[in-house]
Amino acid sequence: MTKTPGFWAVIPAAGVGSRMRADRPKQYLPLAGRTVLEHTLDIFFRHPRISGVVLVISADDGWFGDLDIRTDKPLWVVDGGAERCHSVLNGLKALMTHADPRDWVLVHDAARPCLSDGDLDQLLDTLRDDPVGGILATPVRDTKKRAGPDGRISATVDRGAMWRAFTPQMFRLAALEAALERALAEGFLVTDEASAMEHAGQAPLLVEGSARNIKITQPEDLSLAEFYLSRR
Ligand SMILES: Nc1ccn([C@@H]2O[C@H](COP(=O)(O)OP(=O)(O)OP(=O)(O)O)[C@@H](O)[C@H]2O)c(=O)n1
Ligand SMILES: C[C@](O)(CO)[C@H](O)COP(=O)(O)O
Repeated sequence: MTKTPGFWAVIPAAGVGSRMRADRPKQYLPLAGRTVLEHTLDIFFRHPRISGVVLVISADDGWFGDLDIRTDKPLWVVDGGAERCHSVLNGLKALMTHADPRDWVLVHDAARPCLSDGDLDQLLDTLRDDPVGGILATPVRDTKKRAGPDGRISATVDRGAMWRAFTPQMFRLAALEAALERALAEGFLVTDEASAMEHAGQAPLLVEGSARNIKITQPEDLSLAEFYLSRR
């Protein structure tokens, strides 16, 4: 009998949030009565198709212990690394000791608390039989300009096939771990998991999701996230 694959979440939450210019890492900032991280974790703790969670936090994180984290799912907490890609690889390596290599892993930024259940289901349903995996994304809707060294427009970029990559990014666990390990070994500090799979010669699928799945990066993003969560 074919084993039903698990769907595991890896949540990179080991950043310092420098662009946020806050008094703490942005994943620990207050949002809609909780913290950013608690909202993001709850998405996966509550979702019936998610098997468990690997949370990646800074080795000198001084904030996680104060959170009210409750789940009946497996939750493993591991140390992050210098860059997001290193943190993700640490999470994947930890998951490899618990899950089947053929299981699916969904890597989702702690800084994206507005992911909807509908988008998560759309990703799971679209990719569950896909030979490669893929990512939530949304088409670019603004005209894109390339900046010259003088700060003036040097070109207008055709936006016809341009998409904004979001997370979760969903791939088979062993395949992603190997691709990310290889990309880093070859000096590619990839900014997302799809880049590592592309570097390995794969073509991940783009799964259209809501533009509300924002990454909290700059101060104004927090009030936008508050608005989106209030209208879930
Ligand atoms: N070494 C790192 C860097 C980032 N992240 C995580 O990756 C996600 C997306 O990264 P980003 O938005 O760049 O977060 P920061 O690196 O914290 O932000 P900044 O670049 O402004 O410092 C965040 O949830 C962040 O916590 C991580 O786990 N480990
Ligand atoms: C993974 C990601 O959120 C996809 O858009 C993005 O690449 C993260 O970039 P960051 O510079 O680490 O925020």
